[in-house]
Amino acid sequence: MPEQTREADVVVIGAGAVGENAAERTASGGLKTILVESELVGGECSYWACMPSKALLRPGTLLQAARSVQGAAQAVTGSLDTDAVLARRDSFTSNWDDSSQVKWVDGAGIELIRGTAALSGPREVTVTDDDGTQTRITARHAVVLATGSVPTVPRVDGLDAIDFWGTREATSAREVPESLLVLGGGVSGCELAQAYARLGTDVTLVARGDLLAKFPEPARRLVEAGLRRDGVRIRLRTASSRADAYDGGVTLTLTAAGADGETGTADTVTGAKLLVSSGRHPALSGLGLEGLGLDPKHLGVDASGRVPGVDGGWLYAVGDAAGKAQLTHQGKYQARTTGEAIAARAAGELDGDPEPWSRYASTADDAAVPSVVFTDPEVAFVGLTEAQARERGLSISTTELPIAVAGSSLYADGYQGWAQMVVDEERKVIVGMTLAGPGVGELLHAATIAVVGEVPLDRLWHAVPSYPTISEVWLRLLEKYGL
Ligand SMILES: Cc1cc2nc3c(=O)[nH]c(=O)nc-3n(C[C@H](O)[C@H](O)[C@H](O)COP(=O)(O)OP(=O)(O)OC[C@H]3O[C@@H](n4cnc5c(N)ncnc54)[C@H](O)[C@@H]3O)c2cc1C
Ligand SMILES: NC(=O)c1ccc[n+]([C@@H]2O[C@H](COP(=O)([O-])OP(=O)(O)OC[C@H]3O[C@@H](n4cnc5c(N)ncnc54)[C@H](O)[C@@H]3O)[C@@H](O)[C@H]2O)c1
Repeated sequence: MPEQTREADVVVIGAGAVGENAAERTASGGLKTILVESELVGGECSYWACMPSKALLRPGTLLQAARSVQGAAQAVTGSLDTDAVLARRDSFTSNWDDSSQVKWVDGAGIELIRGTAALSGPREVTVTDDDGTQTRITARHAVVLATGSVPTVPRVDGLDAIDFWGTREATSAREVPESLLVLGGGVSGCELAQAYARLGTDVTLVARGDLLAKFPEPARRLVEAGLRRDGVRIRLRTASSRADAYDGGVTLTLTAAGADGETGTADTVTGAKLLVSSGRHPALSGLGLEGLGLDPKHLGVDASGRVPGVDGGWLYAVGDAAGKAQLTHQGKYQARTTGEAIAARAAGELDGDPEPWSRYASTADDAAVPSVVFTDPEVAFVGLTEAQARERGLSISTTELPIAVAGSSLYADGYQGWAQMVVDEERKVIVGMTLAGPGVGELLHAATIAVVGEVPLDRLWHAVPSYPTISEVWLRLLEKYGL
């Protein structure tokens, strides 16, 4: 097999959004950086996840927003134009062409090598390209794993014989199926169920537990009602025991749990397509981690993204690969802190562990991760849930209320929303916030600032929300809390 050898200061494996950001930080820190990618530069988020899924959802959300305001509702009498929705989605994925991202990589002074990378020794990466040519790269300072995640396929009898969709196929589909079974009631399942329902697909969503199980119940119920309003049939607390090909489509055999938790009777549902959206796990197999004495199932990283147990501390992991939050923005944050930590260590400016909240530590990963579920209504969440806060031994109070302020009633006729604030009673600061309702995703950053900034409630009381915005829910929460 032909082989070349190269040297660099840093090798980043995986050019998703996260790998790109890590490479940009090490390159701008003066380190010669090689970025390796086996598929498209830009990764999952750009081509098969965030961007196409949000592009599929946005037209339906906008149409519903117009329909929920008298005066505008009369002007929108048609339905979504499916071809136009798909064409707009295609423009957001650049038709699955990564040339503009490659240009960005070049402009950032990063060298791109296409191929599949694996660790072949300490500080050594071997890249195999499509022709079988191998490039062995020695990394003087660091190797960063930014390899993302892969779908976790559930154990359902018969599934391996079915040509089912994963989220990649659902976000890149060229046609809208007549009917769709969605297996998994997490974020992807809920978002894609609604996107397809609004494009005219007859959707059945099967969840083994509740929808969006980690969120508080009133928020979940609002999303459930939104999906049902769009015609999605929802089967909660239902196990899928078997999948069979049926008349060009798929049949799932389901068993609902009885009210008393006992197994109920089995029935079947059918669909032209089956979307399996049952979670993802870090893409760490085949990377040669075992050869370094590491367990790819339990990598673990410190606050600077460094993998423990590696002599010389040259191995890092960021983004989905690191096994923390599977969110683009949080992965990019880790990439920034890790990239800066690598550059600082190489320059002798950082020794040992970084200080929490310094630019070399992703401290917010621990208790201040924001996320938005882009269903309609949306769920926006940051920090700790009530249960997580209690598990950490915090003495907390919760304040919750429906979102019913002048701004929300102007936003949509019959606006329905819900908000919850979790307060650490010892420090009198907000440690968690959930907002549910149309348009609340854009309110989340205020909550993130309050949590990260540990803003005392008696000071937060002076942050006056503009009238009449939905943000007045902050005032109502603080008043209900007792301020
Ligand atoms: C349907 C869906 C919707 C989502 N929506 C959102 C959203 O709205 N907001 C949000 O924040 N998050 C969202 N996410 C999560 C988000 O997509 C991920 O958190 C994000 O893509 C992770 O980025 P990453 O760079 O770590 O990994 P990836 O984007 O997966 O990039 C990893 C890259 O590494 C490459 N690679 C892997 N192994 C190798 C190897 N051995 N050699 C060379 N290259 C390799 C891969 O080809 C890939 O390009 C969504 C996920 C899904 C599935
Ligand atoms: N808006 C966003 O930020 C966004 C959107 C989509 C995905 N994502 C991220 O991508 C990741 C993957 O999304 P996802 O929805 O696949 O994962 P998820 O972990 O959010 O949900 C997976 C769901 O599948 C269910 N499940 C697992 N095994 C099952 C089985 N055998 N039968 C039935 N259900 C089963 C789980 O109970 C869970 O409800 C998530 O971590 C999420 O953070 C983010």
